[in-house]
Amino acid sequence: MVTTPTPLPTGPKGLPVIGSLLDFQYRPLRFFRELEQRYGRMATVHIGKQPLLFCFRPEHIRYFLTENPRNFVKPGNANDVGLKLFLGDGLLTIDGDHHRQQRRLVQPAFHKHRVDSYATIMTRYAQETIASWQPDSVVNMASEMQYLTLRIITKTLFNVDSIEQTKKLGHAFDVVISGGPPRTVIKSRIRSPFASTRELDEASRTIDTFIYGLIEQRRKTNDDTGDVLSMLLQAQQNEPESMTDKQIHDHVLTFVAAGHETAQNTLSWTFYLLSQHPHVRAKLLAELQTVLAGRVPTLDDLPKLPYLEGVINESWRFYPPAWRQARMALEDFELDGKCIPAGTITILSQWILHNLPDIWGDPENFRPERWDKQNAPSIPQGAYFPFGLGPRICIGMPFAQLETKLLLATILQHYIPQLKPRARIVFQPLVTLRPKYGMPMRLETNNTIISPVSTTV
Ligand code: HEM
Repeated sequence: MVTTPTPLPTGPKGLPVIGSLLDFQYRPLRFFRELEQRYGRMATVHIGKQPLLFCFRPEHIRYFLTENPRNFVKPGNANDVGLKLFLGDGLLTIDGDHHRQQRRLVQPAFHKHRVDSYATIMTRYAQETIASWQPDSVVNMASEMQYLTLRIITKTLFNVDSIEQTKKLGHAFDVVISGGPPRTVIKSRIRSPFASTRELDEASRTIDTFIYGLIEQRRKTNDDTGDVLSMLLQAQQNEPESMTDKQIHDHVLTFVAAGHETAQNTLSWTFYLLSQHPHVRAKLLAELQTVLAGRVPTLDDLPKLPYLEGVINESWRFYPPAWRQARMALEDFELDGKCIPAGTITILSQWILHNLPDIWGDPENFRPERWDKQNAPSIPQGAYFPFGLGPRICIGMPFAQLETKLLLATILQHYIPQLKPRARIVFQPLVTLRPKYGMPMRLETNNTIISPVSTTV
């Protein structure tokens, strides 16, 4: 069917030459919400000459991610933050047949039964973190959670546990991820999407050295530990052309980056939200007390902790770590009666969809009860997508769900982190939604549940 493309939906005019570049780049959270409030279902924004289509309804999310995913690819070099320049050809940034083939290959490493086997590592490392803390001291919860989640991901997926290396890596990721302002969807003449300082080069080198060292070491020992790295090396032996060292490097980098950055933000924001909502906190602590009574949580305990699950789901709704996704159309498509031309880049935003009043009623309230069994089914598909949806749904979702529950339950039984008075909590919407100045929190001892911290399992 040949349909003549219709004009894109209306939107703000923006400034001459640059259009809405400044709003998009420097105050995107407020800008996105203003767009939805002013233009309703859809809006078009211009960044320079590049039009960007914003789609704000759950049925739009379903259209792009679950019903027609093959017509949409990641925008590549024109990506909203140029992620490909950092991650190369990892699963997050490749498309089409290449993506399908690579996803099939690594999927077994993320099957539920395999992920479940990581539970004891997760709680053991959480206990070690707790043991390193002093009651009533102030810690930067964002850094603490970064270190903890990075240790967990490198141990579970690559069987590496070096405290020294993890610290260096954590710093390197910080530099690379927050080292500069997010670039725009316009094709930038700047090669890197991130700050191009000497510090950035050093950080990239640290990460590369770690990853290539990991590959080299495993090859030498020839151990098949059944982890992701073994799986990738095995695939290389079977299909050397499709699994080069560079391809393995990009997968490892993607898993480490995507696997800890999002989880650390989830934990930081959840601790923050709990510190701001004493009623929710009290209800959660009561559930932990009833079910665990100071014990280290296990897999079997998790189904008995529905309020914990509600708190985490609500935290992902309230402050989604992945707050926007972008897609580029391969062919013309029709949406809301409009024919939209191939090449159009669309922005889908969790930050908006998770906050629509007609869907959520009171989106501004942090209310884990909305995830109770009787309430949750009324949420339409597409309204909530912290992990994306469809064939490109986050491969690490079961991992992240398990890790978040176990770490929160373990930590909260010992400490109730309270926001430091006058702390500056400011959003930094980069690849993920980060707290710009960290998350300074005082470690209040949880006196309701007392059990000794054990660092052995
Ligand atoms: C709270 C934690 C997490 C959140 C909120 C999150 C969010 C997301 C989202 C929204 C996507 C889809 C992106 C898109 O389609 O444009 C995604 C994809 C992905 N995530 Fe996660 N993620 C989390 C944890 C993890 C973990 C723990 C890992 C690895 C261990 C991981 C690895 C990946 C990978 C490799 C993809 C690309 C999948 C594909 O395109 O086939 N993520 N994630």
